[in-house]
Amino acid sequence: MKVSPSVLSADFGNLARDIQMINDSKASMLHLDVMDGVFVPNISFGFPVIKHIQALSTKPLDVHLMIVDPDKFVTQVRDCGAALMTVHYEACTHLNRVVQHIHDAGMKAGVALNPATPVALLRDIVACVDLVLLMSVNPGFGGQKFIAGVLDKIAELKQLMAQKHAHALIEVDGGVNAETGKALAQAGADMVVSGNYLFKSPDPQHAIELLNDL
Ligand SMILES: O=C(CO)[C@@H](O)[C@H](O)COP(=O)(O)O
Repeated sequence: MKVSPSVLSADFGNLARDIQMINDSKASMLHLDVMDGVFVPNISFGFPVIKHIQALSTKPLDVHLMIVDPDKFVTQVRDCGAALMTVHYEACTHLNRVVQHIHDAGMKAGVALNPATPVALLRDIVACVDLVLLMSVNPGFGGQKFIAGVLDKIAELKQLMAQKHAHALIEVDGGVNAETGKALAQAGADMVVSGNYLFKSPDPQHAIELLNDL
């Protein structure tokens, strides 16, 4: 299982220390949640902070935009050195165009679904993206309870991907710990985002390793 630790749960007063800890861990990517206070009821951090993190990180950046109109920011996300830019299905009027712009900018493209958004809506985009991010909490905050309905959504997504000959990675985000991570691994998730469980652990690198070994 690939692991993408969520910086939202890091200690912002000791960010360099926490990024170094992730550099020295078995994490595959570094997950960065950008929030606008409109699409989600919270505001996190923006591009200057991501640039600073990019300078410190040896892991590829997995940037998750929880904002309306993400198309406006493709160039800025690219200029932050992101490897993967994920936008919400619910936030894009012209999703196919946004995905094209992300690819034209040289990044991998991901599409995210909120817990109440059905997988079937991805029918005409799933073959065009590199990753599908299934939210297992309502986005906006770390430390929320895992919504187990995502397990059925993984099965539906796998079926849809087979029909469409799609090869996107399946990433799940929200409330992921050793127990929910195990259920996600059994359901067929390829990558998990984890925040509170990892950063509040007495040994975050070991916690990353536990998820990685699932
Ligand atoms: O996108 C989000 C929350 O909106 C997540 O990336 C969280 O940051 C994950 O944190 P935990 O639920 O694992 O604490």
